[in-house]
Amino acid sequence: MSLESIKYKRGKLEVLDQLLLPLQTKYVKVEGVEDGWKVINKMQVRGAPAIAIVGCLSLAVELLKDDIEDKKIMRQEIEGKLNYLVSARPTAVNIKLAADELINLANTLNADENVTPNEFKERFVISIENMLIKDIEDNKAIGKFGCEAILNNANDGSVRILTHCNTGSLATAGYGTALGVIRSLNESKKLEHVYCTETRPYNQGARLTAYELVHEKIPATLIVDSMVSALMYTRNITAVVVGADRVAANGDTANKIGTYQIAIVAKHHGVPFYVAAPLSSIDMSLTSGDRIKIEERPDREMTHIGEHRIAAPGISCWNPSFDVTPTNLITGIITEKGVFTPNQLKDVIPKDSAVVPKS
Ligand SMILES: CSC[C@@H](O)[C@@H](O)C(=O)COP(=O)(O)O
Repeated sequence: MSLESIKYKRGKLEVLDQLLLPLQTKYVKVEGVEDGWKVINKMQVRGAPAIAIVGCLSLAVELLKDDIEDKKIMRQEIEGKLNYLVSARPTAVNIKLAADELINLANTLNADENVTPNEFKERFVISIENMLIKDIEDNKAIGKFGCEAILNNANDGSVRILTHCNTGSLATAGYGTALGVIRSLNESKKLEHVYCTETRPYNQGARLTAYELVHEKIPATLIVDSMVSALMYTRNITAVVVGADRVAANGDTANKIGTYQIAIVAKHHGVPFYVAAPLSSIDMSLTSGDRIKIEERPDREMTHIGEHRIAAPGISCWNPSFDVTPTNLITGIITEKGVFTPNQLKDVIPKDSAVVPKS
């Protein structure tokens, strides 16, 4: 059975504390929006799709507890709380797009005189709950399209894939995006091997992706981030597949720090470089990646591993959590609607790309 990072039953939300993995498996209760903001900000839950889903579900939990009888007040509360949740981490766009759609929905339900306060709440909460199902469906489609694209371009029958950060069940509602593609390749028996980077400084690769790969019995090897060039030189890598936190309209892609340098190395070695992401990671309001806000995290994530200091006391640090891979280094963007070149995005992002399923 695949790992479950988000446990939700009407009004009850728990997230797997990813700070403790792989050594401890402990779920944290999320009782409302304040808890939702904290688990996202502290990175107990992380990964662009999971951040959006947990943030919105924390609002659903809170609404189900409230006994607000006035639709106008409910609408106001919803807007304020969603904007607050978006502020927990700035780079991933999924939560922002989900919040915008939910605010639109709240406006519509508020304006419709035939909708009672109870119906307002019920329809609003159901929309949020459906995000869990939609995310898994989208990820399975991403897995299938990515698997086909990689196999179509592979010269031999089996493939060797490099991935970065964690994009699996832990970063989504389930199955994963880039890791979903790897899962799908493995299911098709065409995956010879996957290599995952450690992903310093937060070690999502060593702690989380490695954990998922071992759990799923997928043939895998962990490498340190600085081994990527040597790996490409010696191991005949078929393709790189990574996730995304925000893709600009021209295809520039913000993803975990280190992604950009992997894309450069891939270009040098002629290895196709794919971004696997749902349409809800694509921000058509930004013409290029220059305007993507890059989160900077505390020095402690670099200077310490757990409680143990590894860096010289007194040294100053720079800790951007993401970088932007320019569009010209990207072979294809694997979405739930198919695989597109960056310059096809503007024709692809449809009116039906709802992050939040229609109520
Ligand atoms: C499907 S997850 C895609 C991205 O969110 C992932 O690659 C990533 O960069 C996660 O960063 P994180 O800082 O762990 O939230």
